[in-house]
Amino acid sequence: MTKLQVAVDLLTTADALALTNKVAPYVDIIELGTPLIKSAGLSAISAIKAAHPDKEVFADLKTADAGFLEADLAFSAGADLVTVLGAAGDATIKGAVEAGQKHGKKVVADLIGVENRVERAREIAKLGVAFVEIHAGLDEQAQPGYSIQTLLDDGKIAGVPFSVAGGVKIDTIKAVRDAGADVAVAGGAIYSAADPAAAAKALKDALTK
Ligand SMILES: O=C([C@H](O)CO)[C@H](O)[C@H](O)COP(=O)(O)O
Repeated sequence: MTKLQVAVDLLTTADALALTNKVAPYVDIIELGTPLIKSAGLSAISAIKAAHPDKEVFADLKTADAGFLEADLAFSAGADLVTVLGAAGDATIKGAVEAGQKHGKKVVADLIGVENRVERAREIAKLGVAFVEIHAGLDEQAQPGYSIQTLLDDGKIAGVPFSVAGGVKIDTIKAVRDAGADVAVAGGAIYSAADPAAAAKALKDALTK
């Protein structure tokens, strides 16, 4: 079954906790977005894990270098999954994977900005990551003509475990599931909703019904 991941792209631990306390019952994975980690630091990871010990906590580090060191820091702070950039060198990805092995935790390779996502996804899948994230970031989503369909097509073709992030919404989440994604990531569709709990519940229901 496709898991639901909430991407918390807020800037303070207090705001993040206020959101996750509302939406946790409906999500499988809680992601601390890159801006949150940069703003609040590793202590935000520890705070979210302490508040939600039953959830998988995902630290969106988007590591570009020093793969072992950065992943080790986030796992030590309480993360269950961390991201490394798919555009990074293989040595960086392997370093993050080694840190995951040390802690018994998982690494996800984020394909944001990668031109040939299918080819790189297949290469990275051999490096020991749990899955790849087929991802169009906020800036790419803002470009005219952006469509999530390109992500779904690449995920289907790649034939490796994958998540999808890039403006997943209530009207697209079933297509994400039907494309075979292991995880659907929703940020703005939840944290910008007037009622985040209701939005998260609707997304979860759409995945399961
Ligand atoms: O990873 C993300 C982005 O790079 C900002 O940190 C987002 O969390 C990801 O794109 C999911 O958010 P939405 O696109 O708003 O669903």
